[in-house]
Amino acid sequence: MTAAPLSDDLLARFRAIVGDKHAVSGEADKAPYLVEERGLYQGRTPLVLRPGSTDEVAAICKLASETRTPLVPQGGNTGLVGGQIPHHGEIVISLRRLDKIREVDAASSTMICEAGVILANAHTAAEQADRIFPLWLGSEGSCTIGGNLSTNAGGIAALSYGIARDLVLGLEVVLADGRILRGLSKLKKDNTGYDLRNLFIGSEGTLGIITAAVLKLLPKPRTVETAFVGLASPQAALSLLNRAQAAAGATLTSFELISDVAVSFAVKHGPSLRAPLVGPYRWYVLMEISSPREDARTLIEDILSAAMEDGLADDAVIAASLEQRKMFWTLREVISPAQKPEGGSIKHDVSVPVAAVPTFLTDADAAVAKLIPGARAVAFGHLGDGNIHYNVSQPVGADKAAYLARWHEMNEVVHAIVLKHGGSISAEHGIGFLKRDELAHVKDPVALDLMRTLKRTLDPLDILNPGKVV
Ligand SMILES: O=C(O)CC[C@@H](O)C(=O)O
Ligand SMILES: [Zn+2]
Repeated sequence: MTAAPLSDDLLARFRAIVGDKHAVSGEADKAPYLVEERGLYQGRTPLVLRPGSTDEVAAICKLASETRTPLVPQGGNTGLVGGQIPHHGEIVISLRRLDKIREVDAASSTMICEAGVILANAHTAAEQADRIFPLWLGSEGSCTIGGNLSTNAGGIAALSYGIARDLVLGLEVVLADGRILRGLSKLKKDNTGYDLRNLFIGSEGTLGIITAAVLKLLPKPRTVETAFVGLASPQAALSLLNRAQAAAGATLTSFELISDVAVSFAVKHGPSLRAPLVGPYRWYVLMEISSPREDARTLIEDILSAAMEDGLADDAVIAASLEQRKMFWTLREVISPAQKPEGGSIKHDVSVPVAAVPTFLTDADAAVAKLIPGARAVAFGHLGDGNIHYNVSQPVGADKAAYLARWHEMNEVVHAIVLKHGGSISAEHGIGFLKRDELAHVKDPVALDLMRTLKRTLDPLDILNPGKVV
């Protein structure tokens, strides 16, 4: 599908809504909005609009509806499935100028953020009120609240605090026709009909454009302890997870599984990092306990010493300082970018029931070795959520383009194993453009039909992020 070129007159009407200063049309100025993190897609657009208010977003949508002009909403442009890219020459509507934190209400433990607030800035504002906003992602320095909610982001603490949709109370949304749904409610309990909020969260900008949200805040934990553990197998990690949850309950806030290959990529390409354990071990776990009491240290020590005594863990180190804790997390965060210098990487952001992770990994390793001998599985992710990033780097010295040409073939093999285990082909990054066609094959047909009905109802002219998700 290629969008028809937009007339100069129409472009001028769009520009007038935001003012010339915030309508970007120069090639160099547009460029950062048109490429995404992994360099998988190159978009094109005649115009990037940078509205400064919800009313301006509404005016853009109204004009887009009247003239059937497709729009692609964009936040921090950190999405991993091409959902934020104008693949067919659509106008980009960047929400980044909606960057106000409208309110922090410590007594209600809520915060109202506009869509363009950078996630890290939301963290800072919450901290200043002695609270936390517990959504933590590698891209938090540049991703935005609007993007986090429209993609229903997950991250490293979803195990205890939930995913993005669990951290929202109310939403302000601009609909395709320009109407504004004013739903900035702070209520936990409001049983007055359908759950409209959760329709927009995770819809990747295809049903409406989120312009602001009431976010939930939580009390700041009194003690936080972080450990890096070396172990022999995902099965051992799973047993450790179950024990840690039994001992620490909801204070076990992160439980990340990392393969040796992922650690070695991070150490090799990350910013002067050292492996936390002498090892090497085949697998590692990065776990964190965040407690409202003084007991995080005792809890983590007890869990780890019992695990070592029982042969579940081979070695473990508890961060001795804030600096060391940061180093552990930096190592975890750089795994994603560290795959780039290793050549082509075929990604699988998948989830299976937590107990099925070990068999999933064994089956996937065998299938990948058979399909492309020498391909390197870089498995890591959020074991506590059953969410593994089963990314496969090209064999050393292979031709990158030839390797990436096999993307769909490998996806098919790995996703078949995911489905066999009752899993999902997109655990936390969404569907976007990358997985749209595949979704049509794997999603329950009735669910898909309902999704299409919703899309037709809320966006009958297909102007909001067309060609994404469904
Ligand atoms: O690079 C990836 O595929 C994973 C990105 C992100 O979800 C993470 O958990 O680090
Ligand atoms: Zn992840």
